[in-house]
Amino acid sequence: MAVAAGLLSLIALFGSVLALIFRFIIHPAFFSPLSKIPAGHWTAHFSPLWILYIRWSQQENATILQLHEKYGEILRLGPNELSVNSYKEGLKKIYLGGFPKNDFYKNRFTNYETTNMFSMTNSKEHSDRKRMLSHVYSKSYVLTSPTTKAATKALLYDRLLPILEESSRENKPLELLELMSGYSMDGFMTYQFGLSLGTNFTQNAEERKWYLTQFFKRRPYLFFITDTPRIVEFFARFGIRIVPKWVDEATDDLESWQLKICDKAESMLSSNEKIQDAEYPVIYAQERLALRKAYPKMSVLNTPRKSTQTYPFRYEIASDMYDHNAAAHETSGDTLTYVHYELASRPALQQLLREELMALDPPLLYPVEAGSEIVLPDFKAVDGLPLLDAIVMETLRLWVAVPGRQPRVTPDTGCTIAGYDIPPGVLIQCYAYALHRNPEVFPEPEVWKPERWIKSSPEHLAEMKRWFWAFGSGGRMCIGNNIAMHSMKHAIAATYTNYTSTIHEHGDMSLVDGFTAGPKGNRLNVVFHHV
Ligand code: HEM
Repeated sequence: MAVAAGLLSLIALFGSVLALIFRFIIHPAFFSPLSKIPAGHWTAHFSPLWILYIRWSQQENATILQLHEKYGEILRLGPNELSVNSYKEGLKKIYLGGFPKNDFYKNRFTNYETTNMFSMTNSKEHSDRKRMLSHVYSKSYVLTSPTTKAATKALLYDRLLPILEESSRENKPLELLELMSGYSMDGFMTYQFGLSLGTNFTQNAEERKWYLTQFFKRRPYLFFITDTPRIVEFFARFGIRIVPKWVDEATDDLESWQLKICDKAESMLSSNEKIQDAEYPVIYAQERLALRKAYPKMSVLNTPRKSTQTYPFRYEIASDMYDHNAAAHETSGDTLTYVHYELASRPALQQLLREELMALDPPLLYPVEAGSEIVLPDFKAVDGLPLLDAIVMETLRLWVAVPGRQPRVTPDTGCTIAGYDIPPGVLIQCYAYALHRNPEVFPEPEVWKPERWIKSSPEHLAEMKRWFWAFGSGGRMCIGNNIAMHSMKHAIAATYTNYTSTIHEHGDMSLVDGFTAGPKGNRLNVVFHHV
């Protein structure tokens, strides 16, 4: 009897092992509808380890590009994960088709334990929030807002240009990655919170360094936070920290810093005193008003931090505000750094750009004669300058600030991509890094050629614009692209109207292989010379 029971247990155990092998190896490798799709690595048919390794070792974007070049427009990256490198099969179907985001965003971009517009995965929750904010981010609003006008004048004439002038006078190189990140933070935060509550990182080097150090020192641990949160939690139960305590402390410091600014904006708006245009916290005020209108009972929406919710929606708004200015300084700071890197070695192109800029009415000349008023050219005229636009577009193409994957999930109905039937719930994504390097759309893709945005035929230009993905596309496209373009174009315009630039020295300028990316070497030293 005992022998028979033992035998039965053995058979049951054997059966379970076989079932597990079938479920986790044989089925995904041979019977899953994804099994016919070319795999990035042979183990990808049944294991996610290869793609996790590639991601952890920061080779993902470059590897995906090479594999698409070898295998075509669709790749299997893991048992339940795909990459697509195509406008028609990828950007159009996945992003314009509105496939929802996955937990990648929640794990990485949730602040104050409270979801925000960027990290929301629920489509209805997201579109409600987006509707509240899109008006103040529209191009017409940004370019006609009195706050933008006052802030742009102060940013250029009181902050950035005096620093360039000093560099020119003393022949002193400026480290631009940090300075441009600071300027980009100010460019956005002075719109978000007004001139005095927004940052002044351009001039205040100490606060800038503190913020950027806290922000970027967490980078080596982002992989674990984003891609292996369950493993992090599992080890934490046994007191083993994969992500060191100082990473959480840095996040807490940044959150407290941001919350203080939100609290000040809240006091300003609730005091009911008249606020000058330059001081108006445009984005904060808009979200505050819209949430109060949408939820008149002023209930807490999604924050678990109810006990310190001292005024309505304190953490819901702070979570968005934090996310938006973090999105601004890193992406625009990296892009401006690469613009200077490319221009500084091309004096003839600087000259052409200056000729274009001098035709503005009035040009952004500096210094301004004592006693005379600063008049800015029409923002739309700056926005419409063809060479300036081409320089920014080409920099965003080659040195794309968000080169990494933008993961989505296939819908409940499933879908057909590149001729393959894909079931629901599959992780699927495109990479701007790979899309921007398609030689059929962007000939000589590794060469920085702004003229491609000016001299291409109308049909070719339309095709390039379809494949250009620096700001993403569809319902989750970047909401800040207009303010980012305004701020970047004005920095370049004011600089090259008055100065020429030459490179003093730099570190490795190749792109970090990550979701967001700047230069690996982390420094670009440039000298400016007054024209
Ligand atoms: C050069 C500057 C910028 C670049 C290259 C950039 C790029 C992007 C990209 C590629 C996405 C899509 C990400 C994804 O779906 O995974 C995105 C989304 C987003 N960006 Fe930007 N961004 C820039 C500036 C800004 C600024 C200034 C803001 C400030 C508001 C901002 C706020 C956002 C937000 C909130 C989203 C999420 C939109 C949503 O989910 O509906 N970005 N950005």
